[in-house]
Amino acid sequence: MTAKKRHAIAGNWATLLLPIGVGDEIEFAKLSEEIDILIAAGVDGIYSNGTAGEFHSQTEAEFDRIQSMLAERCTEVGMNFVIGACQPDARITLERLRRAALLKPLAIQVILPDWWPVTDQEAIDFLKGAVDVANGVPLILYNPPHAKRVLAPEELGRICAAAPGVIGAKVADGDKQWYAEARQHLSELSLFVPGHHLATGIAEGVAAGSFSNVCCLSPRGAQMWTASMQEDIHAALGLECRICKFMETHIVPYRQRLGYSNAALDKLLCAIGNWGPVGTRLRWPYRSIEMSEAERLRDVARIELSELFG
Ligand SMILES: N[C@@H](CC=O)C(=O)O
Repeated sequence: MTAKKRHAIAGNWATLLLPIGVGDEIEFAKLSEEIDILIAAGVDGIYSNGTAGEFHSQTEAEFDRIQSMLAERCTEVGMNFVIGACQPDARITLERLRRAALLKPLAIQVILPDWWPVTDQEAIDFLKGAVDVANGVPLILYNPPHAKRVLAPEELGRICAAAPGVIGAKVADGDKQWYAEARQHLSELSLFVPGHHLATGIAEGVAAGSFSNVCCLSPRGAQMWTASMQEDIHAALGLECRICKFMETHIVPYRQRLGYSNAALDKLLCAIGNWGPVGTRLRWPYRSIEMSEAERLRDVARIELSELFG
């Protein structure tokens, strides 16, 4: 990955998780407290509206209120922030983008239109339109494994070559072959890999950082772990092995065996970490993992991943 990056964005990014009340409402006072805690944790940046931020379950008024709160707090203290203008409908995305750009985030993340899978040309047309509306704010394409169209590195590189305002991508990584293809086709983009693979992504010379599920578990711990990758990548890879084992053993079965969503898993991680007033509840109609499960796993996490809770 020797080519010059389009943008210097990098590091350990914490997602906003929505505190949801018993009546399915967003608890804005708790959200404000959560933002303060993340700022105090000293993460590299805070972002809104990935899957874990439940962008798919917000009215436009709620979207505006969440983004304004994030922008105001981060701007006050000089914390980097990224807004997710993600929405399956391309028109709603453009409207969210237009309003998000006014808040002057470091970047805005978008997904591809998501119901009928887009062709390459449709993806390019969409991204070019999004870049125009973003009015100079750079874009990050969020292309998770559950997207309707999941792009291989070569496809992603070709599509983003046509939209220079896209400066990064948030993707699931893969095997050695995936990393080789990423080095070949994506060297200009800042790539964000899943939190629990960040040390591998850095060791492979591919990842700029992560929009991180490890940060859901422990914002401070994930920040220290990320910093440690510059000092001792071997030790960081050792911790990554244990993080992956923890995820495989204690977290992923909630999705694979019991059918919970990824957002439910991220909120479980946050409740296990117990660092803020978030809880495990998701917005209707999605099912939430019981808080008692988080309570049961708190000691397990602190024993198996003690470095993250030091
Ligand atoms: N995929 C996640 C990563 C955070 O946990 C997201 O929703 O951004």
